[in-house]
Amino acid sequence: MTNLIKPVIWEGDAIRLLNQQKLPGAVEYIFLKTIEDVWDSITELKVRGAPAIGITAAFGLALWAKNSNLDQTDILKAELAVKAAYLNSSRPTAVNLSWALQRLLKVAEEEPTSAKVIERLETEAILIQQQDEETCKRIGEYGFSLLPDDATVLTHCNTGAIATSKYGTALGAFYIAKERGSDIHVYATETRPVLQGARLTAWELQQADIDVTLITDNMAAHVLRTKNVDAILVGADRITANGDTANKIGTYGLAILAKAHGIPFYVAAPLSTIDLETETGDDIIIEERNAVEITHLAGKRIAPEDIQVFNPAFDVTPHGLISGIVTEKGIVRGDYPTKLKALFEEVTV
Ligand SMILES: CSC[C@@H](O)[C@@H](O)C(=O)COP(=O)(O)O
Repeated sequence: MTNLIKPVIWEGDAIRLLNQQKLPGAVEYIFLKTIEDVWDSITELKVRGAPAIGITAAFGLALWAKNSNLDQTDILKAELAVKAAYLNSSRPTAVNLSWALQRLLKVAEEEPTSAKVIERLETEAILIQQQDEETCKRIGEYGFSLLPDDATVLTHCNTGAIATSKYGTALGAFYIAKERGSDIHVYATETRPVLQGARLTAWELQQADIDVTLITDNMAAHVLRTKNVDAILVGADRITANGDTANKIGTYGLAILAKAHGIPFYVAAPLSTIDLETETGDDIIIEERNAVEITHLAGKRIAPEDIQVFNPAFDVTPHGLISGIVTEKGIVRGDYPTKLKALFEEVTV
């Protein structure tokens, strides 16, 4: 797993960001120097994936504070809350974004001077990124433990190194499988409309020399029926207190298909994706994105002018369809309200 690419690199006076829009054609880093650069990059999916968005936003807030020249502590703290709200408005569904920003605001409150606040924001953002690496490694281990030897799995969207600090969540399990010499085979859905599966997962797994086969989204049922798939493993953008899970549009359909075929359906996500403040999936705000993502492919119009479009970026899988939630503290199965809450109270589950 040592060769995995890092999507977000803190340079002290800028964020070096892997531009995921350019993949797989080019591995290109851009430099974000202002808070507006950070907001735009998140909105335009130059960085995407719940943990990576949170990490980028945390560095974005730290960067803004560093450049702010505000030496009056109360003014700096008040302005930080405004800037955090601005960054938080870049995408609504992944809770890691508000989780990371809230964490920064909280530590800022503990510091007595502007200089200390600025310093603390930077160290906390670095810590969030470092902790996510450890977290993802553990999720990968637990995810791998669920798979039979030489497993055939199906995944959706991209939950890899580039969606996190480094190791990925669902894809982390596949990296561990490869590392342990297990002959894993992955079916990756293309993930319309913006093709995170075709552009990113296919590329990431190919780079890691993992046996990956790309399919279109509407081939999933046929693949599950005919290809001896052992499990479906996906990520999450927000898991509510009852276990309902928002993830990339199409995930809910896959969960229904998994049930119809008697195949386990697992969600892999860090605790930073679990939102105990939100009770059920009905309360999750689902981002709706620009119609162009559906009416156009690679910049070329494929649908008639003036067609009505509905473009939700995520859907909610009800907890009853989820066989297990894989976290850095272990695998949770059933009775999600009690067991998810316990994750935040105990050292292990
Ligand atoms: C470890 S990434 C988990 C999720 O964020 C991922 O599955 C997903 O849905 C990403 O959506 P995206 O719109 O590409 O940010």
